[in-house]
Amino acid sequence: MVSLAAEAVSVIRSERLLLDGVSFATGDTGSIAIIGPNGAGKSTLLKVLAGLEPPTEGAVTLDRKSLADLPAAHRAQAIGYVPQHFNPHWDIRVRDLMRIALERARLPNILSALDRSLSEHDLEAFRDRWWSTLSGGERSRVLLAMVVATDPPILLADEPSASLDPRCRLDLIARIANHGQTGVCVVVMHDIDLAFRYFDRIVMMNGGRIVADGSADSLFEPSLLDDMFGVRFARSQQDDLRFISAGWPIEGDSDGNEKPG
Ligand SMILES: Nc1ncnc2c1ncn2[C@@H]1O[C@H](COP(=O)(O)OP(=O)(O)OP(=O)(O)O)[C@@H](O)[C@H]1O
Repeated sequence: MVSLAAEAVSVIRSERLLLDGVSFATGDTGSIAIIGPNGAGKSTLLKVLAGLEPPTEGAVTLDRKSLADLPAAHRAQAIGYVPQHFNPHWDIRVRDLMRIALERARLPNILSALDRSLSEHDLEAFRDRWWSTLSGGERSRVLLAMVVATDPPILLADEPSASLDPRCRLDLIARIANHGQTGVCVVVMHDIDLAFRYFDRIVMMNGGRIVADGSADSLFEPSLLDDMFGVRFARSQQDDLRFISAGWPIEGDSDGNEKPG
């Protein structure tokens, strides 16, 4: 079991403060959704946790060892990262893309791991397809299959369901959240409904900071979430299932007082 932590991390790029003293730690297991408005710093935090963006201040540790000092293969085995966008510079077949990812993590039995992952994700038909010929949703599914093929204890995913139809979105998010039973998953997402339905823990970000971090149950109530997005969410709960959907924008006057809808 491994755990990942950011300790007082700040990121400055082009004189802009993207992350402002963020501290965050996973446990050994658990599903974590990072939510927040556009530009809040969610993707930046995920890239910092993946070791792809060096922090300007603070540190990222994997099992209390500095991530920056770990060999690349060790990092690739421990942390799987599903990017928001992936554009290879030249066209490549799905099987070759997955093979490269598996080789990078230096896993044995690459071909059987590749076939097992394609089969588990119902993607056998895409094995020999060229990346350029896949739809947006198919690319998202292949990217996830590629990353989990290495069986990383920590799975980081940046808006993995953005281009998926409703059925594929449910399948993919449930599959990722399920990773939190045996390992850790940290997912940046705008699907607030799925975040509260499938994830144990919600991290809310705004303005480069974590403004709330707690169980999905504890953050389901209105004040913080509605104020952060400027949206009145409609909520209901059936047994242990939480349903939430964006209702209508909160219209305020120039002093920020809400007008009755
Ligand atoms: N290299 C950079 N230089 C300057 N500003 C940057 C750089 N990278 C990101 N930003 C800015 O930092 C802020 C945070 O970006 P980030 O992608 O982390 O936000 P996000 O919460 O993931 O947003 P979204 O929900 O829109 O994807 C944004 O305002 C973005 O424009």
